[in-house]
Amino acid sequence: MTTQPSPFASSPIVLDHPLIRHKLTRLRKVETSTAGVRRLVRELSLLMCYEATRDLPMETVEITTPLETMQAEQLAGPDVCFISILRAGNGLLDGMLDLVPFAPVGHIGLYRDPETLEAVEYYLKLPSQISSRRCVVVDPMLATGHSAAAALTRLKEKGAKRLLFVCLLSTPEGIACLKEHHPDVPVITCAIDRGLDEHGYIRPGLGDAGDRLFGTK
Ligand SMILES: O=P(O)(O)OC[C@H]1O[C@H](OP(=O)(O)OP(=O)(O)O)[C@H](O)[C@@H]1O
Ligand SMILES: O=c1cc[nH]c(=O)[nH]1
Ligand SMILES: [Mg+2]
Repeated sequence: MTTQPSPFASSPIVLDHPLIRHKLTRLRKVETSTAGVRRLVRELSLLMCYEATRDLPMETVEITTPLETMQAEQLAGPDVCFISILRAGNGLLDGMLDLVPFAPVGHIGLYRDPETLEAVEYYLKLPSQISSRRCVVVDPMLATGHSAAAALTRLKEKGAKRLLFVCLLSTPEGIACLKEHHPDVPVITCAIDRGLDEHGYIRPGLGDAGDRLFGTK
């Protein structure tokens, strides 16, 4: 089994590929329908998964092509799992599972108290052996950072050691929060927006990710 040196830096990795920037622009638009939001978030999650799995360990196996036998590479076992922060995190899961269909999935249910903006946990179900897996934590939004920080704290309490946080939109405040509380956890994001408004919404943002994905409100 071979492991590449980790490409993840201590500051957030901003995915600025033209396809990501284009799809993010369409996602942000207020007129994009629920169906459109779902499709765009799924497409973006495929592109984000490509980056989030960049350093997964590989192994060499012998295979036979139609012409000869060769030594070829494959992923070295179920090293990775995904953790979705409910609800909106589930919007990112489908694309990730298309690319890594064998990965176990954990869920942590968190909502933001609208007054305090603190994260309130209401559900937790994790795969076995999270202490030996790379845990890719997914949530479209890193706003104050309270939800992501609470999720990462809980996962560490449960034994997770190798964590990565993947989001669509982030803010300087959210990134600072994760840097303070979880400096060991790399962050992958598609954009760092201007900041937060008085209700804790990301500006310019894309609105409430859960409501836009699930057609609520
Ligand atoms: O960084 P924070 O300030 O904590 O905000 C980000 C959180 O807010 C949203 O969830 P929300 O609380 O709206 O729950 P939902 O997914 O059920 O809509 C989002 O999906 C994050 O989990
Ligand atoms: O802008 C924001 C902030 C937190 N959660 C969202 O869904 N959107
Ligand atoms: Mg919400």
